[in-house]
Parts: sequence; C-alpha cells; structure tokens
Amino acid sequence: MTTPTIGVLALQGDVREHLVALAAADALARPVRRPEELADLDGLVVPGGESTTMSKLAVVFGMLEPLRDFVRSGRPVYGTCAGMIMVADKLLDARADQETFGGVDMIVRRNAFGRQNESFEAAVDMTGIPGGPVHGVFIRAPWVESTGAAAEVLARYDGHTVAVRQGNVLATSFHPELTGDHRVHAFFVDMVRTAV
Ligand SMILES: NC(=O)CC[C@H](N)C(=O)O
Repeated sequence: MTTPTIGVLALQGDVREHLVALAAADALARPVRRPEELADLDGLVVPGGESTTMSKLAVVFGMLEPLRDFVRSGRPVYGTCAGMIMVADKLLDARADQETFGGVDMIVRRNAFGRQNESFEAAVDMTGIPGGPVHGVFIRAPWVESTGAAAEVLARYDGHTVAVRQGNVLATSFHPELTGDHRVHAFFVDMVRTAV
C-alpha cells in the first residue's frame, strides 16, 4: 500500500486538525459521516470532542453498529481523548445511555484529569515514538483505569495510563493533532500501512 486512505469520524469534534495531521503524515484523509463511507477506508481516526454527543450522533446517523464492525474488521483505528473513550470496552463516569464502539479491553474513566486540572500540557514518553517525548495536550482528558492482557500500555503520565494499543486499535488521552508534531499520526499511518 503506498498512500493509505484514512477517514476521520466527523460526527462531532476536532476533525479538521486530524485531517491536516494525517495529510502531513502522508495519508489521504477525509471526513466520514455515513456508513457507506467506511467501505473503502484503510483506517479511521476518532477525534476528540464530547463522547456523550458522539455516542448520540452515532446512533442517530446509524453509525454505531457499522463502526463496531469496522473495529472488528481489523482495520486500524486511532482514538484521541473522546475518541479513546469511544474505543474502550468499558467506561467509568459515563452517562448511563452512553455507547462505545469498543475494541480495547480497558476501562476508561471520563474527565479523569478534570478534577485536579481541567486542561494542561505535559511531555509524555510514548513507546514506539522516536525522537523524545511528545507534547501531550490534555483537555478534560480521560485516563485508562485498567487494561486487559491483550492491551499494551504505551505511555503513562503522573502514574496514569494515557496511551494504549491493542492490535489494530490505538488510543491516547491527549491530542497530538493540536501540536504540529505529527509523529503519533505517522506511527498510526504506519500501523495502517503494515496492517494485513
Ligand atoms: N477533549 C476531549 O475529547 C474531552 C473528552 C470529554 N471529556 C468526553 O468525555 O467526551
């Protein structure tokens, strides 16, 4: 595969920034809103935003089951912040009717860093990302409370897990698309290129 096509789920959230970051990491990037738009994608990004709204809109747009199928299809998916929440198998501090696409055997706590500090930035060492720490932008960010055996922890901040990979699914609590540093997107594009 030379140039992979990667969708950015465009129900809600910071879609444009991901499109820019993916293009900078040599992918063909496009927003997706409808189930039929998933068919010819090689990978998908689920952006940050508000997971309760994203969950509601996924139901309204008939995207919930197609996106669950997409994750199960083995094509790579990368969730940032609210997107991390959407790829979690289980949530804490979620709304009772909140749905996720699942894909990572982990429990994610919504707004986990929020109580101490609504938003902050910090250097984060992330496994698989060469060239030193990434600049982590955390905005009402979740953390990963616990992971199952198949999930690999890629980064911790302040003792909490903030980046995880399980097979085809990558998730970060923070927003690399807001930093102008495209290394995490390049890592994901590489996952897409090498996916079988
Ligand atoms: N920056 C973000 O994506 C915030 C996530 C938001 N707190 C949620 O629960 O969905």
